Amino acid sequence: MHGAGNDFAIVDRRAGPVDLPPARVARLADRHRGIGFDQLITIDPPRDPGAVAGYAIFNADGSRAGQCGNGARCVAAWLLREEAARADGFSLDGPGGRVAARIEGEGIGIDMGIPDFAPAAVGLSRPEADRYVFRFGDEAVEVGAVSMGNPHVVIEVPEVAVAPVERIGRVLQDDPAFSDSCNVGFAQVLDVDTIHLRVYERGVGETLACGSGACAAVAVLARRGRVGERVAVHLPGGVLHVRWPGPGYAIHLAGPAEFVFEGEFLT
Ligand SMILES: N[C@@H](CCC[C@H](N)C(=O)O)C(=O)O
Repeated sequence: MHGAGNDFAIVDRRAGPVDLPPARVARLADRHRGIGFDQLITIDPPRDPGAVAGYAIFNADGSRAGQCGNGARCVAAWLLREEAARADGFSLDGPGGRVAARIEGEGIGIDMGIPDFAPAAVGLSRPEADRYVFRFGDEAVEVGAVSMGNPHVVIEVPEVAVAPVERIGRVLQDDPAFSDSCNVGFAQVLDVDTIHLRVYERGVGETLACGSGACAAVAVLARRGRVGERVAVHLPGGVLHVRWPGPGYAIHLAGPAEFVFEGEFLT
């Protein structure tokens, strides 16, 4: 499946366990010798009796993640297709707790929880600030940091098409100030309702779209008064829609969730 090009192998484990050690996930993620995906998402029996199903997130390198907005939307579409869930609203049991989902227009919308700007939530060993400066040699990079259930930093850039996404993404991910690395977003504000975004994901590299990254970018920019409550986030693979009334409120993510093929993996 994919959500705006952020692609997934969805493994349904409700009928029985499927062992997914990191080396196996990384082998399956290989785009030449495996299936190829940004994330493998499992659908699991829920721990929460109020939820239709649980899900777990594995990055392409086999590491685990605490949230994946597009993956959760694809799991919701899967459950809706088999009529296991109600189109007007149901809950999923994600790694960080309950996630509300529903059909919205042509796609799927989910509530992504309250953005948490506390450095401890991001795994960042710095005193809390709106902007953190990282210096690499002569270069200084200013970032905002927020947890969407997974760690994100957001850099506002004048022109995202020419932003040094891989170079800066890698150095920030490896910076010892982050206890568990981070996802790195590069955002260009077009107007209060529209941004362009590229995300260098932890455990993956640059993705065509990142749902939690879209929410993180809107949260960081909205807190600075750079964007409004409803923002269209244009990513290389498509458009995601984010709505955030402001601090203390949950942030909402909507967009496409598409089926591509079904099959059986043999390794
Ligand atoms: N593509 C995702 C985020 C996946 C997890 C991330 N790479 C991490 O390690 O935190 C999304 O749509 O949110």
